[in-house]
Amino acid sequence: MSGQKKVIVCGGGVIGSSIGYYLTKKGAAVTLIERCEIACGASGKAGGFLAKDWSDSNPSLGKLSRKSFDLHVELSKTLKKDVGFRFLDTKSIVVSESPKKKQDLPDWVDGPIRSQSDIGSNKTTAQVHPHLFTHALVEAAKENGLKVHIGVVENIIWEGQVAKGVKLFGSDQIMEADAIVIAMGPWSHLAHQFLPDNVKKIFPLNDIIYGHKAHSIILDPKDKNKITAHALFADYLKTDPEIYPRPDGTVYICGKAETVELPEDPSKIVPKDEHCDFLVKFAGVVSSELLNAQVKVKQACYLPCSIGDGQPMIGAVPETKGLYIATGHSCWGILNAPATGLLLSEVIMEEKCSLNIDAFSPSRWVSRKLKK
Ligand SMILES: Cc1cc2nc3c(=O)[nH]c(=O)nc-3n(C[C@H](O)[C@H](O)[C@H](O)COP(=O)(O)OP(=O)(O)OC[C@H]3O[C@@H](n4cnc5c(N)ncnc54)[C@H](O)[C@@H]3O)c2cc1C
Repeated sequence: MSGQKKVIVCGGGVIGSSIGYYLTKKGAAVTLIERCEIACGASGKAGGFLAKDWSDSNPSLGKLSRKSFDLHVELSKTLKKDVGFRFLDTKSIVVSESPKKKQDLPDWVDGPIRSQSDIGSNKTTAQVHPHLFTHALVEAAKENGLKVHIGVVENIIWEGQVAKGVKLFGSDQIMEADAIVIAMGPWSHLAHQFLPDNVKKIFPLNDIIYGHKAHSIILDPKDKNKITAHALFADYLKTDPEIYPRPDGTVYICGKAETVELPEDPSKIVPKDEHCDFLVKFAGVVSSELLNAQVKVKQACYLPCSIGDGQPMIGAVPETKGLYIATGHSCWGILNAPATGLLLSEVIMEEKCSLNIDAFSPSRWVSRKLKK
């Protein structure tokens, strides 16, 4: 179709896939370039917990999260593939060595819990399966013409300050575009080298975005029917692991975060055994149903974080035309992906936005002194 806007989205995590999904719905011709495979990073290894109102203390983020939560509910009905969506009750628990007192907890949570409180209801907290969700977005977008290209973005081609295309490693061919989106999660800092020199000077992307490593395990309990739809946020031995039982009967547990160097190649990320073993032990302390569960997966991935206010970066790259970025969603990227995708697609296709996203503008870092 002539006159169709050509957009290249760099990065096939949940953010890039969501952007691709909404752009294709608005009629753009989108190519999604992914280095390894769709959802190979945090987007395939996250918990997938969704909270409608937990960010309300920050008005801008609160509005983004509420919108995104509602979009998740809508997508769970409209996407053709099952994305593991369900509403959950959510509790915080303090796990201790002290003897168990009777607590208002589901039967399977029978370990030494010193205290508990309700922190989310099955109206305001929910979950998706992040890997299934990201793939479902891509599959739906393919029906609207999305093309997925496996390759490594090496550079952006410029005419002055206007982004004109993308060059991939190992190819001389330039992929031309009317707009380009960087959605490379924690690897988005590498896009600093793609910027024109004058932009590099005022917008030090390489120092703004960084990765924070976290571990997770997936357990397969014998008696799946006993595990109810309760998410648990724990306080255990000065750590704060989280437990998310999934609709398929498996139980996802994450925690043990640390700031360590991010390998350039996502396939080179390896979990630390001691951190995964800690999560296995924690599961057995919290629940006798989880004590002898089969450990199906031990894994690690990196949260995409931003320095300063720690909020996402969504919008046009300063002093450029045709280049956009969406990253830095930290521990709420699965939740906030649909709204990020929808709103950025509005900016790119309609030059307007149904929610004010100025608070997430990349320009808030321009010429600022950066402190980690
Ligand atoms: C343990 C853990 C649990 C979490 N739990 C939750 C949760 O319960 N709820 C929630 O909302 N969020 C959660 N998150 C956060 C969420 O997972 C992230 O915010 C989100 O996945 C980030 O998505 P992304 O698309 O920005 O990045 P990523 O998923 O990292 O995707 C970036 C993609 O870019 C690709 N890429 C990199 N470089 C290039 C290149 N040069 N060319 C082409 N492609 C490239 C990578 O291969 C990767 O696929 C969790 C995170 C972790 C680590």
